[in-house]
Amino acid sequence: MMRGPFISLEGIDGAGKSSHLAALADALRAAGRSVLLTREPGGTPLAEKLRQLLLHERMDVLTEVLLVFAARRDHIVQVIAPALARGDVVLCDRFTDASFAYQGAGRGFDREELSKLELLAQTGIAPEPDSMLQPDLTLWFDLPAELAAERLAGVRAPDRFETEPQAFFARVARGYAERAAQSGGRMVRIDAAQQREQVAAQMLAAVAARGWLEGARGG
Ligand SMILES: Nc1ncnc2c1ncn2[C@@H]1O[C@H](COP(=O)(O)OP(=O)(O)OP(=O)(O)O)[C@@H](O)[C@H]1O
Ligand SMILES: Cc1cn([C@H]2C[C@H](O)[C@@H](COP(=O)(O)O)O2)c(=O)[nH]c1=O
Repeated sequence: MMRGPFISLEGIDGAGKSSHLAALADALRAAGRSVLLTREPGGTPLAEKLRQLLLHERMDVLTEVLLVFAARRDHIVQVIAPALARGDVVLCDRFTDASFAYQGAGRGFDREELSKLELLAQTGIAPEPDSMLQPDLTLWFDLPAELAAERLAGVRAPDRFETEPQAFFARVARGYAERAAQSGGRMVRIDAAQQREQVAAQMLAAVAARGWLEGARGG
């Protein structure tokens, strides 16, 4: 069986990823595909425990980096790789681009060290142990930090990341832009400042362009 497509959604907090995930899953299911919806940090019992620590406990940046990649490794081994091997579409709310944007650009953690951890955590996985697992497509919801702050104001109690100042999110947004420029077309920019309907249309167009919304039943 052919490996399923791996799609991640990225962007600063409040960019609108979660608002559009369900519609994308519905569109893929309507095309006859099995869809696994998951998120990072999280997606397994162990990684969800690490998520709670990451979102609510104070820690230094190296500890944060190590926990993010530990959660990711468990998530890949337990959930993502088996789903892809079954031929499912994996829709993941954040993946490694978030580590480069938040820990790298946001907190100033060394990008070369992040690249080493990326290689370590994302290789050695059957059926292709020698290649590094990466999303096939990343939908990058690009929104200026001030607009994201306006959208999030009063919506929910902020977690440890969401209490960071706007300057932090401006750095994170630039980190995503840099990562996108180096992604060789894997990351597709979605103008998240537009109205919901237009954001959804951009997202579906990017997925349709890969042929993943064409009927999968009986194909
Ligand atoms: N295009 C849009 N226009 C206006 N408001 C929007 C738009 N998209 C989402 N919102 C609103 O912005 C807020 C943040 O959206 P959402 O929770 O989807 O962002 P997110 O990227 O998933 O954030 P986080 O990563 O922090 O969970 C929500 O209140 C949502 O209803
Ligand atoms: C994967 C990943 C996530 N983060 C941060 C980014 C967000 O602030 C939180 C997750 O919260 P969300 O409501 O699910 O968006 O975690 C990070 O800093 N590094 C990462 O690799």
